Amino acid sequence: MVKTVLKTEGLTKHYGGIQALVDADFEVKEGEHVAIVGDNGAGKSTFVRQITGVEQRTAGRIWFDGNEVTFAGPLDAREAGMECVFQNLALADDLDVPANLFLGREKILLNLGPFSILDRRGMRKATEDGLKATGVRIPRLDYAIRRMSGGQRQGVAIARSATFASKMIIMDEPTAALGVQETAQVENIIRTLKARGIALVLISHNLRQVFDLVDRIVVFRRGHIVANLRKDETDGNDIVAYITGVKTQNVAAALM
Ligand SMILES: Nc1ncnc2c1ncn2[C@@H]1O[C@H](COP(=O)(O)OP(=O)(O)OP(=O)(O)O)[C@@H](O)[C@H]1O
Repeated sequence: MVKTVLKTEGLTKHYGGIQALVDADFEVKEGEHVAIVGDNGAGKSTFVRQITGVEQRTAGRIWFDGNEVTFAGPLDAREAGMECVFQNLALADDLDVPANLFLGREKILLNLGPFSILDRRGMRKATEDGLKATGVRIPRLDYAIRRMSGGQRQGVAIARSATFASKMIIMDEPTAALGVQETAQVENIIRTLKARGIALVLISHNLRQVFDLVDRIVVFRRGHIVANLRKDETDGNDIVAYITGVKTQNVAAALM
């Protein structure tokens, strides 16, 4: 039986009187690629912030890799094997590519209390390997991030996640700001993750991309999960109907 890597039950988040996320039951199997789609304000990013520990939930339970979890923050989630690429990339502009890849988990050559010597060679080699494994092409590793294009920056952020994720990656709109070629590069990285058996939760407004890349599509509307469908049992019209709420269907039936 395929193991479940992420599961939520009754996940709920209120901001004051706003019910941004209501009673979300969600599951990702090992190696499975799942898309979350929905209109602006549907609750997609709120959902991601609760499972990665960026915020603390109002109610509900979360299991990751077999354990019930409450991550105190994204670092906690990272340590458990869950990486996240957020809409606003958390890269350090003044640092080069290896320093960004290892931000917060630098390889130490010699630890002298408050002073330590970084293993720059080791980090550079691991960076080269990480980029190669994910198919990300960055012309100069020693360039500061600020000198790179949007696509290259996104490549670094995704390569970082792909290098360290052992179980699952969450990508929130990874190609929203990218051109055609850069989007294709990110999509190729996603395919390498599939081949490596790493589970993915992809938030995207791009239905072409969703149908190209994932196994299953979960639709959020007004804070609720309104559909959960295998890609091969649905189509674009169906998904748009769920997103907009023009068509209603028994969600329980859709979950079968
Ligand atoms: N920190 C917050 N304080 C108050 N309301 C919030 C907060 N964050 C989100 N919301 C509200 O919660 C709802 C869900 O927002 P969320 O950002 O999760 O939607 P989304 O599906 O990710 O949308 P988008 O596609 O635009 O990113 C919206 O009504 C939003 O205004």
